[in-house]
Amino acid sequence: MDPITPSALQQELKAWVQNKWLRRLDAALAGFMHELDPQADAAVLLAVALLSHLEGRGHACLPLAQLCEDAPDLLGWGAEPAQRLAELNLPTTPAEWTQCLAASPLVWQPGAPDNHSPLVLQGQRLYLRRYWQYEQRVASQVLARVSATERLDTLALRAWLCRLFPIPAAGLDWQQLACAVALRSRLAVITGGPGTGKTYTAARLLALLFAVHAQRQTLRVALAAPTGKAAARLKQSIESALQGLAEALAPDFDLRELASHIGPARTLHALLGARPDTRAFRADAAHPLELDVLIVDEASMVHLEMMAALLEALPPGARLILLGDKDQLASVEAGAVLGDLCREAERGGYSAATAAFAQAATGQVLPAEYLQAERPQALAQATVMLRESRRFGGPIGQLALAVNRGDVAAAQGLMAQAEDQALLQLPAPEPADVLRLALQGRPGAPGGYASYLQALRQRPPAEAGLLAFEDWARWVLGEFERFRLLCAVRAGVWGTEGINLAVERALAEAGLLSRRGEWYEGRPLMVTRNDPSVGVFNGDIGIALKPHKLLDAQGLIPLRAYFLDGPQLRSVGVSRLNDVETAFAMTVHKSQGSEFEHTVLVLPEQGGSHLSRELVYTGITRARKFFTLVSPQAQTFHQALRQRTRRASGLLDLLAV
Ligand SMILES: Nc1ncnc2c1ncn2[C@@H]1O[C@H](COP(=O)(O)OP(=O)(O)OP(=O)(O)O)[C@@H](O)[C@H]1O
Repeated sequence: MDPITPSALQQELKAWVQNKWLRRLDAALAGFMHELDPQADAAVLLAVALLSHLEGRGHACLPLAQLCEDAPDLLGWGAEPAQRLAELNLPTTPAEWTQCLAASPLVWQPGAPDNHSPLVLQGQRLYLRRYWQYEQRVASQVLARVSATERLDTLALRAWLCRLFPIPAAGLDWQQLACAVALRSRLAVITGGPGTGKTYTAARLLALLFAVHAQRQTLRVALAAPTGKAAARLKQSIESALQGLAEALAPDFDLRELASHIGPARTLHALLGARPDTRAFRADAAHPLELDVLIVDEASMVHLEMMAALLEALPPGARLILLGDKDQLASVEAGAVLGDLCREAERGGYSAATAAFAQAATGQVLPAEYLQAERPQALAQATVMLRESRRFGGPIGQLALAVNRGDVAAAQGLMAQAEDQALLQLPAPEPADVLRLALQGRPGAPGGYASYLQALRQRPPAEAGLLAFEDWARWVLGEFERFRLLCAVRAGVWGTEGINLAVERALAEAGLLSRRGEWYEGRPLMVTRNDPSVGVFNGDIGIALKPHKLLDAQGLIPLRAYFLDGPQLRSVGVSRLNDVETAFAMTVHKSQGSEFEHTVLVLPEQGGSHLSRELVYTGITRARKFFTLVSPQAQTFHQALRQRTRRASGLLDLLAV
C-alpha cells in the first residue's frame, strides 16, 4: 500500500481533531508547514502534528525511537487512534524516520549549515526550534555553572559548618553535605521530599555564603519561586531560620543585619520582569539581574522556557540554588527540568574529588554506594538529595513513599488502618460525599470549609477600623488554607468544574454563602494567568471580600479580591481580574507549592494518561495532617500508581558529561 498523500493526511488530521485526539493547533501547525514547503512529505507533516501534540502534553521533543516502540504510550492514545496512525503506512523505524526528516528543507540537523528551518532533528529527537534552543541554553548554562568549582578553605568551612550544624546527625548528614557541595559551584541543586529540610539547608547555606564572602555587606541575595505563595513561604522560612542562626554566628558578624537587606521574595515572572503580550522578559543576557545569589524554591514547577530565561538572565558570576522535590509533578508547560537535573540524585554519583572535599569540609565519609568511579558527571557533583523527613514521617509520609515506589498494596494497607485518622479512603464514594467533606470534613478530620465560613461571618464592625478589618481578612484567608479539595482533572462531576459548581450550590443552599451572580463575598478564587499590570500571577489564591468602608458612586461596596503573601495582605478590585476561577476545588497541578491541614484528593472515574504516580504523590504531599482519597473506582488509583510520567527531553544526554 502507498503511503498517505499530504492532502489526504490533512483530511485525516482534521478527523483526529474532531475526535479530540489532537488539538486544532496541532493540525494547523502541520498545515502551516505544508504551506512553507508544498513538496513536504506526509510523514514530515505528521511528525509536526505529533510533535505539537506532545508539546501540549509537556514534552520538549518527539522521540522517534519511542514513537516506533510504543506510540500509544508516548502519545497518550487509546487503541483506535493508534490503529489509525499505524494504517497511514509511514516510517516504522527510527532510521526510516530520521532519513525522511533529514531530507526535508523544514528540518535542520545541528552540524549542517543552518538553514533557519523551523524544525531541528538532533539524533533521534525532533524539536520545534524554540524548544531545541531552550534545551541547549539550559544545558550549556548548567554545565558552565557546575564546572567552574571554587577553591575553598576547607578548614575554615568546617569550622563554620560546625557552628551552623551544632547537633551531630544520627547518620550521614546530607544537609551539611549539601551546604558544602553547594558552596563550591555557581549552581547547586538541593532536592528532597516534603519536610526534608530544603529550606532549612538553604538558610544555612546562605549564612555560610555570608560567612565566607570577603565583602559580605555587599552580597546581593534574592529569593524567588514560581508562585507568589511559594515565594512568600520561602521568604518567611529563610527569614526565621536566619534569625535563629544569628546567635551562632555572632560576634563574627551580624546575620540579622545582613538578612534585613534581603528583598522581598518574588515570583520568577516578577523577578525576570514579565511584559504583557510577549514571551521576552526585561532581564536577559544583555540586561542581567543585579544579584549575586538567587535561591529558587519549588523548582519542579519551573518549565524549560522559564529555566532557560532564568539562567540567561543570571550574571555569569552569580550563584543559583535550586530547591525542589524531584518526584513532584512537573509544570503544565513543556519540560521537566528539575526531574532531568535530578535523574541521578538518588544514586549520588560523586567523584573521588567531591568525596575528598566533602570529607575535608564536613568530616563525613561518603559511603561507596554514592560514589561513581567511572566518568562521574559534573552536575552530580553539585546535586544533593536530602533523605530524612522531619515533619512527614507519619502515615502521610509513609503513604507518599509507598506511592512513589508504586506499591499499591502498601498504599492501600496504610489507608485501611482505620485506627489512624490521618489517612482515609472513602469506600465507593458518590459526588455527595465530596460535598459532605467540603461542608463538614470527616470523622477524625472535622471542619471542611466550615472554619473559613465561620470566620467570614465574624467581620468586625466598620468602627473597629482598618487594622481590625485587615486582621479579619488575614484570618479568613488563613482559615481557607486549612482545607482543600484537589482534583486530577478539570471536566466532569469529579473534576474541578463540576465540584466547584456543586460546592457553591451546596454552601448557598445551606445558607453559608449568599451567592448572587459570579462574584459574591467569600468567593475563593484562583488567578489563572499572569497579569503584571494588575499585580496578580497565575496560581495566586484569594478571596473576594467587601473592603473596609469604601462606597462607590451608587453607595455600593464593590468587592475586592484579597491575597495573602506571608503576612502581607494585598487586594485588587474584582472588576480588574480577567482570568480567575472559583477555587473550592483546584487541580493538583495548581496546588503545587501549597499545603493544607486536610487535603482531599479526588480522582476521576476513568483512568487515563493524565493520571500518574507523580500526580497522586503531589496530591498526598499537599496534606499536613489529614489526607482523604476519593477514588470512585478502585482501579483508577491502581492505574495512576502504575503510570510514571517521563517527559521526552534531550537534557539528560546533554548533561551527561
Ligand atoms: N537538621 C534539622 N534539625 C532540626 N530541625 C530541622 C532540621 N531540618 C529541618 N528541620 C525542621 O523541619 C521542618 C521542615 O524543614 P523545611 O521546611 O526546611 O523542609 P522543606 O524540605 O523545605 O519542606 P517543603 O517541601 O514543605 O518546602 C522545619 O520545621 C525545619 O525547621
